[in-house]
Amino acid sequence: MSFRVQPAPPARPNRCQLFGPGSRPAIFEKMAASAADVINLDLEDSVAPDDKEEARRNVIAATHEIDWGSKHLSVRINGLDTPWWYRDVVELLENASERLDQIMIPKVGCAADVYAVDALVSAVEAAKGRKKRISLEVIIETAAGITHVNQIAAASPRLQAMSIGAADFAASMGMQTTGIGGTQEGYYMLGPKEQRPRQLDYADPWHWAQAAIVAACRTHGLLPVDGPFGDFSDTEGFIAQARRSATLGMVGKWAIHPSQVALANEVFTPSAEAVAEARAILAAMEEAKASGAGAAVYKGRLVDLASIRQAEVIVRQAEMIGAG
Ligand SMILES: CC(=O)SCCNC(=O)CCNC(=O)[C@H](O)C(C)(C)COP(=O)(O)OP(=O)(O)OC[C@H]1O[C@@H](n2cnc3c(N)ncnc32)[C@H](O)[C@@H]1OP(=O)(O)O
Ligand SMILES: O=CC(=O)O
Ligand SMILES: [Mg+2]
Repeated sequence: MSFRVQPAPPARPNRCQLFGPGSRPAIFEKMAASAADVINLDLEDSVAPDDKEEARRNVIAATHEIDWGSKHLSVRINGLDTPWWYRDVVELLENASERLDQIMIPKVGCAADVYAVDALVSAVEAAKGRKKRISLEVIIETAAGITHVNQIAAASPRLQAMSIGAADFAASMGMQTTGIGGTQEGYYMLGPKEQRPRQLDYADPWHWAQAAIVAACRTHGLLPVDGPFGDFSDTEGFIAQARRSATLGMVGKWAIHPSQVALANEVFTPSAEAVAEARAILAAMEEAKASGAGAAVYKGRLVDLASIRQAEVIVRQAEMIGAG
């Protein structure tokens, strides 16, 4: 353990980030009425090049006209390798209402990408006298992004969250797949050569990058988030992917279709049983401490001071969401 205390991430629910193209304003009210904690209005890859400017105008209007309730309202700007991103930032911050909370930067490849957006955001905020300090979130979805993930996580005090973007990540890494997240048919282990029939087990090709993102986020006090799962007809596949992410330490997952919102909320809300178990472990440790012991037996297994920290993760999550 370092003498440096690990910073806490922002204390707000981030179980589901619902995306919608900025060029499709007809769904904005539906997004606002959804149960997602975070809304991502998109100016990037779900918007065709010819629609970029109109999408920007739609999104700005939506910050004024739609009641987003208590949702965290984020807009995904275009990547820094495009001609659109600077006007996305400038026009948003000059014209969007104070309801705008956050800007999402896609395809971040190095800390300087975040610095550049931070500098522009800071200048426009000051020039326009905006009261709310806009926060940033980034997508790790390139080989460069995952290589520099730790520096990116430390790049700006405005940063609150980091997502993995499975589609662009796969493309950038040269992965042989067109699937967006989830099980990939080519990524499997076989049982030993002698085994008949040989057992086939699918492995998770996103796992290593997710683990790197979780570690970078936890080091720097950000929220690690699992990105899109493209096959929205595969409910079981979505849940399995989300459960793996939650088990790894991620706090939420994107929804690219409204049917995925309830699934993400369910997986990333600690169950009543998990909260009860965590509280029971805390109680068992209180008893152990009162009798001078640092370790105890709970339901036939070891619990010690580290178990308190583990149980507190679940209780804190539940309390923040109002589920415990
Ligand atoms: C790789 C990446 O970058 S992912 C992030 C960027 N991608 C996106 O933002 C895409 C977001 N999703 C979408 O655009 C759409 O959901 C699509 C294109 C996938 C499917 O759209 P549709 O064909 O309209 O879906 P479908 O017919 O199943 O919609 C059912 C209902 O949900 C509504 N709906 C569709 N998408 C959304 C959404 N994102 N948010 C809220 N409501 C939505 C529809 O308007 C429809 O409403 P209705 O029942 O009142 O008519
Ligand atoms: O932007 C998201 C992705 O998967 O790519
Ligand atoms: Mg992408």
